[in-house]
Amino acid sequence: MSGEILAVNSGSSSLKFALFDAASTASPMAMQVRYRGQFSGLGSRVRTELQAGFGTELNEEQDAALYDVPAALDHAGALERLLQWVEDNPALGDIRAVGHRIVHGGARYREPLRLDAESFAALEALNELAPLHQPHGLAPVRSLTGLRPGLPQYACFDTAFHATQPAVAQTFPLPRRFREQGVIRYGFHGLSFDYVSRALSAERQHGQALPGGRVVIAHLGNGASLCALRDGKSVAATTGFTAVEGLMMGTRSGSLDPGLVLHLILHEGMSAEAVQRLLYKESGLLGVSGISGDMRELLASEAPEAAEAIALFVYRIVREIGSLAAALGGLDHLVFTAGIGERAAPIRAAVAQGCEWLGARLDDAANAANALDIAGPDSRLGLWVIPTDEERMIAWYTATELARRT
Ligand SMILES: Nc1ncnc2c1ncn2[C@@H]1O[C@H](COP(=O)(O)OP(=O)(O)O)[C@@H](O)[C@H]1O
Ligand SMILES: CC(=O)OP(=O)(O)O
Ligand SMILES: [Mg+2]
Repeated sequence: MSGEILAVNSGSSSLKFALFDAASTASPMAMQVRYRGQFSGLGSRVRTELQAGFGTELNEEQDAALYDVPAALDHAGALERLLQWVEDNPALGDIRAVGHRIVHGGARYREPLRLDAESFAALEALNELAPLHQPHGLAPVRSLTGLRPGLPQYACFDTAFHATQPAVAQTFPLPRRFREQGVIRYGFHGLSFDYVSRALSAERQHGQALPGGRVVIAHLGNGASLCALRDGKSVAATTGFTAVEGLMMGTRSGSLDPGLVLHLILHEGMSAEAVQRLLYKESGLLGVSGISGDMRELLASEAPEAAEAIALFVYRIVREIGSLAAALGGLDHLVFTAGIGERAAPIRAAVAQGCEWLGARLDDAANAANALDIAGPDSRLGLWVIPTDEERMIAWYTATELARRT
């Protein structure tokens, strides 16, 4: 199939995108990437970043034109700009279909899905379950539908990868009717875990890696979560019904005592909206440090509050790795991914130190270099840094669905 797949990864304040050759669908790893970039700071002060053009014939001026954007831009605006720019540059090829990362598929949607009015409305009804993500993921779908009604658009769900979890890992200890209504632990960052798990298995096939199929992947970005995998399939995750559960994140609290939430509402007089803002936007690294939710800034800071926030971030990760190792009955490999996991060597070092009881021994030089294999020769635990590629999974699922229908 000729043409390009545009993969759109809408985050809470960023839109990452990539163009892939629609013909190269043998496996996700075989998909040929043509262009990648990113808009960040959406909704406040937009920054843009060209990651790379791969074999495309654009000059600097053509590249720069994409990022000549107004300072205030939202997700839909960024996508409109992107679409216009692709169409202005024939060297990039024709877009055959657009694949979107949609964070929550709810009880109804797991598999990649061609979007239409009905499914769009059903997904919009889930906005409150992922208030930092779902509306931002859907806004570009709506604007594209208006601009290019004939262009096929697909949704790829963050929740899909976790469908393999056993019931015991998905169930809340609530009355049965809740489960029947779809109140379960869905789990998120699934496109990232899906990619990293495949990349790990490819590496282990041609390396001298330690054996064993019990893996924890630590996706540490603005949002952060852990996934426990057995033989490449998700068996448990730290995120739950929503992506506020689990680890401490950039601005999200992670797991709390539910009694505390009740206390805030019943005794502190906070409105539900104020609690939502507190838990999603004012907590985590930002709330504890009082400085920033951005790990780079905290690592660069000498304030004791920054160190305290980092220590709590690491402590929560180490405790949850212990919990997932228990669920797996042991641990063979620990993989770090996403912004912090891929680039923050001091955080990986602290987490690895907290996992010495599991046999972790870091190779300090490899860790400092963000190398792929960061386990020391005496490590009983495989330790890895694998850059995630959610866009690749979105493109592959989209191309596969498109090929099935044509
Ligand atoms: N070199 C680095 N050192 C430490 N942290 C980094 C580095 N580069 C990026 N990060 C952190 O990664 C996080 C963003 O990760 P990312 O995966 O891009 O998040 P998202 O996709 O959720 O927007 C931020 O906390 C940022 O500070
Ligand atoms: C679901 C989620 O937390 O996503 P992100 O890390 O992109 O914010
Ligand atoms: Mg992300």
